[in-house]
Amino acid sequence: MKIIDISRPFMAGMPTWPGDTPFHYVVNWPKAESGSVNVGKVTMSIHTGTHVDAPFHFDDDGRKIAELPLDLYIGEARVVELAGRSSIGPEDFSQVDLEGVERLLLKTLSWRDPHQFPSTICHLRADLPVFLAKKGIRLIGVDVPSVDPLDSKELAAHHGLHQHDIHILEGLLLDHVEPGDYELIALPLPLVEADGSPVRAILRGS
Ligand SMILES: N[C@@H](CC(=O)c1ccccc1NC=O)C(=O)O
Ligand SMILES: [Zn+2]
Ligand SMILES: [Zn+2]
Repeated sequence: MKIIDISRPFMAGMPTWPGDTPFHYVVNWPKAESGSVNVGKVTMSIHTGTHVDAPFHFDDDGRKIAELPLDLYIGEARVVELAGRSSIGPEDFSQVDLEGVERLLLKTLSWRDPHQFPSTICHLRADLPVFLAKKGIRLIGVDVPSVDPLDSKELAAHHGLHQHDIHILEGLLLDHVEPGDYELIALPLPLVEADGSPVRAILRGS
């Protein structure tokens, strides 16, 4: 079985939301000092690189990341390419088969330079969540930092997806992935109080 890594590398200088905590790793207690080991420390925003959102991210009463069922993040997933669009709604799926799909990963190719935070991205329109829910989708993954426009404060797509019990995986790297069916593994860390978690997202296929 081939493993395809669809995670963005965590490293100094990686793109983050404007004004948000930059990613920082430091060997906080070097071997020379501790006498036996290098001990690292990481500082970062939860919404950096490839990560999942918990409902608590946009709803004070929403569930935290460690409360979400793990089976959302492991299992069959379909990668669909919908590139060259500024937004995606139900009409964009007229030629797309979503039969039996629970995990849908959208390859929008709208985050062109991986070294910079994008200025605009392809977002999900407000009428998409109900359409996806009727198809049986439980997890949506995107290759951009958000399912909403970057300047959105209402977060219509985040709230709409949540209302329809569709969970959100953001910041995937799908440029090198052929559309089709795979097994997805993208497990969040058990961060008990958190609004989301970074994930190592992979696809397994033949
Ligand atoms: N909803 C976005 C995050 C987001 O909107 C955000 C993340 C960090 C700092 C500010 C943000 N939004 C500001 O308006 C996400 O889920 O990744
Ligand atoms: Zn997020
Ligand atoms: Zn989000």
